[in-house]
Amino acid sequence: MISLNQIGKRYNYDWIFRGVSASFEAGEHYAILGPNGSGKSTLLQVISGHHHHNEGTILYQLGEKPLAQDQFFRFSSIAAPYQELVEEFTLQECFDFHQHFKSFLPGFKSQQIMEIVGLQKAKHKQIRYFSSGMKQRAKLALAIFSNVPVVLLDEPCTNLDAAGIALYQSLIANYCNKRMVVVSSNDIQEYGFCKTRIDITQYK
Ligand SMILES: Nc1ncnc2c1ncn2[C@@H]1O[C@H](COP(=O)(O)OP(=O)(O)OP(=O)(O)O)[C@@H](O)[C@H]1O
Repeated sequence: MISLNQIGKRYNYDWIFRGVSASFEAGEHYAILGPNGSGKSTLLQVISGHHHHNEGTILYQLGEKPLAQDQFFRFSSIAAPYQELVEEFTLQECFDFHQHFKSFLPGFKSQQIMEIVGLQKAKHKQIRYFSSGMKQRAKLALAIFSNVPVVLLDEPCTNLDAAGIALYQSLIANYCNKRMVVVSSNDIQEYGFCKTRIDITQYK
């Protein structure tokens, strides 16, 4: 469970959002919504621990026990446009490297995941030669197939074609049912499955 209490974030003198209070519960799906530049990505990065907030508190809880903020990354995965894959790696090497830090969902091997996301033919291709949509499929695969209770997704259908968007929706339906998912988005195709929606423009 993640609890935000009166969270605020500013860059220099500009407050991006203030007074965000929300609870994110295990197994539930949440969307952070708002127009371009409104602070959706920033809030997701504050939740993930990649950015510090300037006021308020965030509490992470694992079952009944509090979880230290600097340990949250062990229990979450993220796919985001600003996240970079190691371009020199082949897809196989990328998946192998990832598993040094996070294992895949029980029973899943790299080969099977590559097939599910339609990248099996690119197994030995260096990431630098991937198209933008192929990179996005790889990022989604790494985030969604990581064996973690929290999946964070920032604009998850960036660069995906219609088949890629359908794939994303099937990955969510098949593999994220019982996990907490937080999606930062302004596209209904990305967040349609999220019951709880947070409008970031309320916190200006
Ligand atoms: N490192 C930074 N320094 C200063 N301002 C920043 C920085 N990063 C983001 N901002 C500003 O914070 C605001 C929110 O940006 P953010 O990327 O969170 O928006 P967003 O809602 O995700 O937008 P989009 O839909 O375009 O992705 C913007 O005004 C942006 O210019």
